[in-house]
Amino acid sequence: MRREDIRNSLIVSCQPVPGGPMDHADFVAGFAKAALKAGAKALRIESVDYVKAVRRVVAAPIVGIVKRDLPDSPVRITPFVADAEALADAGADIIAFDATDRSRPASVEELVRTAKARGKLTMADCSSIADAQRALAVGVDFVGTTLSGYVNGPEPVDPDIELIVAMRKLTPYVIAEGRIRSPEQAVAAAQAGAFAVVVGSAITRTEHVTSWFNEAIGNAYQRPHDTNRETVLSIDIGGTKTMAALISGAAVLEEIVVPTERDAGPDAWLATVCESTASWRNRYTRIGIAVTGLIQGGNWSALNPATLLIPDRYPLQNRVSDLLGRPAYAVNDAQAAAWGEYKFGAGAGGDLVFLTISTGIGGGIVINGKLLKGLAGHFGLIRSPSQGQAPFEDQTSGRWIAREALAAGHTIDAVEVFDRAGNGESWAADIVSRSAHRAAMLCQDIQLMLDPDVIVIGGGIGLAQGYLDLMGSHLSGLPQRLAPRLVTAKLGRRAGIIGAADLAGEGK
Ligand SMILES: CC(=O)N[C@H](C=O)[C@@H](O)[C@H](O)[C@H](O)COP(=O)(O)O
Repeated sequence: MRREDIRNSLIVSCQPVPGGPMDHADFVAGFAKAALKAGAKALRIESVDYVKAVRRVVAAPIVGIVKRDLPDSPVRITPFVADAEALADAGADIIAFDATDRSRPASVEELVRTAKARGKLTMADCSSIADAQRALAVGVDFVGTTLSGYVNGPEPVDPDIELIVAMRKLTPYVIAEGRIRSPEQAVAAAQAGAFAVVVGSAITRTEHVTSWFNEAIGNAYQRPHDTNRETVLSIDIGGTKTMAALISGAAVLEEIVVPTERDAGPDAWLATVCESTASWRNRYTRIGIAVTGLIQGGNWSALNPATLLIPDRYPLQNRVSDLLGRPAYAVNDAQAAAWGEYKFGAGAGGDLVFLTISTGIGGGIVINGKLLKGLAGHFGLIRSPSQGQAPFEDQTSGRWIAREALAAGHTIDAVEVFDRAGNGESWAADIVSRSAHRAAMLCQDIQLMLDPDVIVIGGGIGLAQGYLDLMGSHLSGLPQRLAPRLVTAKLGRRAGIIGAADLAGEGK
């Protein structure tokens, strides 16, 4: 086959849950045939036996892998040269393998050489942009986002669209893979520039898909009033992008994202939202708005003008209500996310504090079923006497991480500092560790102040691989009863709009 054969196509990964009732060659072949019949152009198949079984019944391109759990290496996908050879002989057209920078039995270069010697194409399953760079340098044909979010730390919820964009700058041959669960997410991957899109669990892991539905229904039955919820237009205005969605309960019915034109100001931002949601006009009865900055009495003021410059006490709630003709409710974005997590995400029904560690730092507090408003939860602005006069945010956030990297002589962003730390560069690991240490100390202080049942950690830094574990290790000396219980956020980037919609719906 040629690379062009799979351009702009859907690839279905037919990998049943190992050991589950669907883990049988007949089912794998059945999934494969059904996927092709419905328009998929290629398949991703695990194990030599299953590649043989599928090859017998289809002519379409097969991406072949072998998964192994090795005692002495974290590499699971096609670790050995012999695996690559066997997959090629079984009829795979593309040999995929783990291309992460971890201790491994065979080098990426050896695997590429082996596949090419048998006339096969190759796909590097990467966890980061650095993996892709190295793999391309040794001649792989495709790079995939397959392992993003799986090399350490908690598993994220959403697909890594940013990695697709970053890889696309290196090569057109980027395959989007991992956690793509809806047609909308597949579209986002295609629009980010993916050459082809792989979907696995959402199509072929019956147990997973069933449990998603079951959990959702279980939640709905536990909160019967949610089923009668009205549809709310929810808007999240952030420093770089504005998201608008139609929401019912926790279900996002429609969603659009537009860039926030930083210098245009709030009237222009709202005009854009109005325009881009015009076709939804008759579908909602209320409006929720989550914004970066301070909301007091429906008025919006900047707390950090570096994020967005907002005129002091801009009458956000009234302006939106006048523009769209429905009652509106405005709330700080991290407070909205705290409420979203409390109602539909990582909350377990008790008191909850949400801490988002990202470019900046914010948070929200829910005590006795009530969201605290105004300044409550703006943890990034706290100044600790032990750490000089700078606010906590300026000594911990993504912006701080990038500044520290610059001071160490590296002009890179926080994401790359994490990559470098993961690759064993000690100066980078030290910066990440110092940030995680401060975040851990903040959580300890929060625990002593509010004693929440959980502290939910979100944001690009908070959810970055290994960060939560590092926070945990900085707290490991504490007696159990004093230690904060840290959990990862569940709603991802939608926590704010879901929370704001719920608050608006309740008319709070
Ligand atoms: C991390 C890892 O081992 N990924 C594996 C790679 O082949 C498979 O378990 C995934 O199902 C596949 O990547 C497709 O992803 P998703 O099932 O999320 O659509």
